[in-house]
Amino acid sequence: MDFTSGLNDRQKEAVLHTEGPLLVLAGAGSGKTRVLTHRIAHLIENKKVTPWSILAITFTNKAAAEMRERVGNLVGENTVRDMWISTFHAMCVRILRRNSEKLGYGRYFTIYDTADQKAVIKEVMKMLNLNEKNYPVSSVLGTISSQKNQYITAEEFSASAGDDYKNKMIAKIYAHYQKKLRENDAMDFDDLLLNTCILFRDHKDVLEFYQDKFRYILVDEYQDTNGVQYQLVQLLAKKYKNLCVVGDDDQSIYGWRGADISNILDFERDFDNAAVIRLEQNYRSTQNILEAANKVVAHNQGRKVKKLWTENEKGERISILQMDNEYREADAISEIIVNGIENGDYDYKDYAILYRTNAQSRVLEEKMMQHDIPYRLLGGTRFYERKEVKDMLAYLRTVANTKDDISMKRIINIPRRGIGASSLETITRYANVQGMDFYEAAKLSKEMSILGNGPATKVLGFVNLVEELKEIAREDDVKVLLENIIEKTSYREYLRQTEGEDYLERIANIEELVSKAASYMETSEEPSLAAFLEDIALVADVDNYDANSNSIVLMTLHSAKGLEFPVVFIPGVEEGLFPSYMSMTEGDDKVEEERRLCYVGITRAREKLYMLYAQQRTVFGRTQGAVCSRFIKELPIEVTNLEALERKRQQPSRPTMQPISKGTSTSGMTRGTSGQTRGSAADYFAGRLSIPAPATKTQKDGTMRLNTAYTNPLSPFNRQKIGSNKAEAYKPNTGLAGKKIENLPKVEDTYEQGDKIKHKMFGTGMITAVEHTEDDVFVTIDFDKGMTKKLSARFAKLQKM
Ligand SMILES: Nc1ncnc2c1ncn2[C@@H]1O[C@H](COP(=O)(O)OP(=O)(O)OP(=O)(O)O)[C@@H](O)[C@H]1O
Ligand SMILES: [Mg+2]
Repeated sequence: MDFTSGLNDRQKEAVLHTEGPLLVLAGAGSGKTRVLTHRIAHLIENKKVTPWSILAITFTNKAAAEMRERVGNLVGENTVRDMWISTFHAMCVRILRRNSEKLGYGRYFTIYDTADQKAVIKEVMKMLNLNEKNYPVSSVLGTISSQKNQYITAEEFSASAGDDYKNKMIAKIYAHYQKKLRENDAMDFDDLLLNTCILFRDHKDVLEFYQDKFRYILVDEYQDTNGVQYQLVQLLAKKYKNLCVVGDDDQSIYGWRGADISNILDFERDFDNAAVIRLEQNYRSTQNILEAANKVVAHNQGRKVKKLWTENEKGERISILQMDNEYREADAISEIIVNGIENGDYDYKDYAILYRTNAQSRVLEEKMMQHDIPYRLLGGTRFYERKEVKDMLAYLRTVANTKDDISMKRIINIPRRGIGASSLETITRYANVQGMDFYEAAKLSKEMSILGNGPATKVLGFVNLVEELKEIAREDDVKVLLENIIEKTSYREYLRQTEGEDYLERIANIEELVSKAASYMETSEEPSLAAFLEDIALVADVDNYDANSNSIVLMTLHSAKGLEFPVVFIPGVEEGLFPSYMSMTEGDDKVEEERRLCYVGITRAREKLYMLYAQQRTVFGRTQGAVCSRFIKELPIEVTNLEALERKRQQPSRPTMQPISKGTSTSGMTRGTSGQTRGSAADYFAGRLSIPAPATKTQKDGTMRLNTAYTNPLSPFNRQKIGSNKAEAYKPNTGLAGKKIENLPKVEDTYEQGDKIKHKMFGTGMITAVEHTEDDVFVTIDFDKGMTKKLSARFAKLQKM
């Protein structure tokens, strides 16, 4: 079979070059990931390589699932089953599960997430008498993590710290932290990689086994590998050297997490006979979008200059929209989406809003709800980080591994069993002195008179519960176990008593976890409690992304790597936000990383791109003036809407109608999108016009009109319509500008507590509270699906039943 049809010559070359080291270095959307997929198919079908000897590494589980599916389509599902297509972390867990005993860990070691890590650090600092003020927990964790990512142990870190007192102390915390993890039979995320490296270093037979197994290794997004990941690849590929890595140095965006851009730049040095293939044709984006991306990233120094061109249409211009504040910004986005849907141009799932920080999502979410736009939010408080879900997981982990005292201590008093902090400390001390686990000591608390009679009875009550649950775990599956935990602890009742009004939502979350366990039991080949917990531990936020559901998606720019969408919005393109204030104070290479992030963002868009900035934004509760980001100013003016606006400015008497050349489709080759630059957006912003860009909308006939729904009310074009030339104080929930102000939906119905209502997205429910404001009514509703929401009657389009 020919797996190269439909590929260009360079791509074909990359697919066919199967023996020896190969680097595919190419810009965004040039088909790197596609090459990997076809290469795997070619290896199996034409080179008769057994699927068992192929290892493909992706950046997220989501990307792994996608690759699995694509390869499956090419070579059949059965074949793909034996292949390792996974993230670094998932690969390491798989290796460690079989070999952890060689490192002194149990087979069922627990994987700690950030919250667990913090709990351990806090315990260690307490023990060392260190103050959180001087040693903030997250910064200590950050330092430890970055050492681990560079393959530096606690002892090495201590040795390298020299006279630096603070680092010496952090090295000490690091050492105790590792000791504690070991005692708990737990590893954090970085340990998964680090310990696999150590396993390979100290157990040559194990390394050789995997070297022989993985004769063909492929790595996507190689530019974002860190030191330890680099080591792993080097070690595994050392024997056969059939290693294909693909990446783009312009998309290296995880420097802050230890990724090292030089890994990709040094590939030719690491493997002296390495072949290098460059792909230059972009298949994803319009010419305008590609031109914008190329020009922005060209401002970075010391990069490998790449040519990237496309045969795609010129496409629409990039819209730069200036808004008053973040609420208006979110309104503008909503408005554009609603228009696109109403005109039948796009589906909800075609839209993505990509922002710099998770904190930006709240306002966006609020507005999407108001405008009835179905959305999915990735990141933020993740499902598995919610309190109630973590409680349930802590129970499961306790049952799976009674050495894990972080989990055990989390739930020993949830729901309240009257076990006090001093009892816990006494047991801990006894356990330390006797060199036993916390749980073993707890079991003995009465027998050995560790505690008084009363407290000991309470602790034994808990021990009995754990033993009972362990018995169930032996006999039954995870779902049954989970249901038993919820029943036996009366956890629902506990939530009802302690969680106030959103307890229904929390119950819905634990029920969601039960459903997750049920579907796990159905789909997993070898279901077990340990494997279930492992699955969950490895789920990163992007992994809940389901491209099939018809809703828009909100996520950070970082998590959008590798993905593509017809329409992309990037809000908050302001100095201090994007590039971040931190990067601006830390120097040029940090700003360059932000610029690469901007390049990643722009190149996610296939057809349309909107970049927005606000003149005012509230950050950490403080409202500040904001200015347009340098990244917008670096755009070539002719690919943006600014050029047309500039022309409009010169004819202020006819501001509303202006012909604009719609993207002329070019047939045949349009090599090099560089074209002739008439100037950059920076010229535009350089003071010639102090009030920039009211938003515009290109109509079907190619003319452009001001879309008053999301223009800047301060703009001279719009003052009359708004009826005021002063900046109005922002009022929540009246955030629609322009014409929409007059047409705000009315609150016709009077709502009362106890009314039954229906909502388009959330279904039916009952009103539990009503709150009147000047121009709206807010109703709190318990929906029959289990969640509780407070909605604006004006916007939520509630239907009384
Ligand atoms: N030869 C080709 N013909 C048609 N479409 C292609 C070709 N190669 C790639 N594509 C399409 O172009 C888009 C981008 O491809 P892909 O995601 O593999 O690029 P990439 O280089 O991995 O991008 P990124 O750098 O963003 O990860 C995809 O929709 C892919 O299907
Ligand atoms: Mg890719």
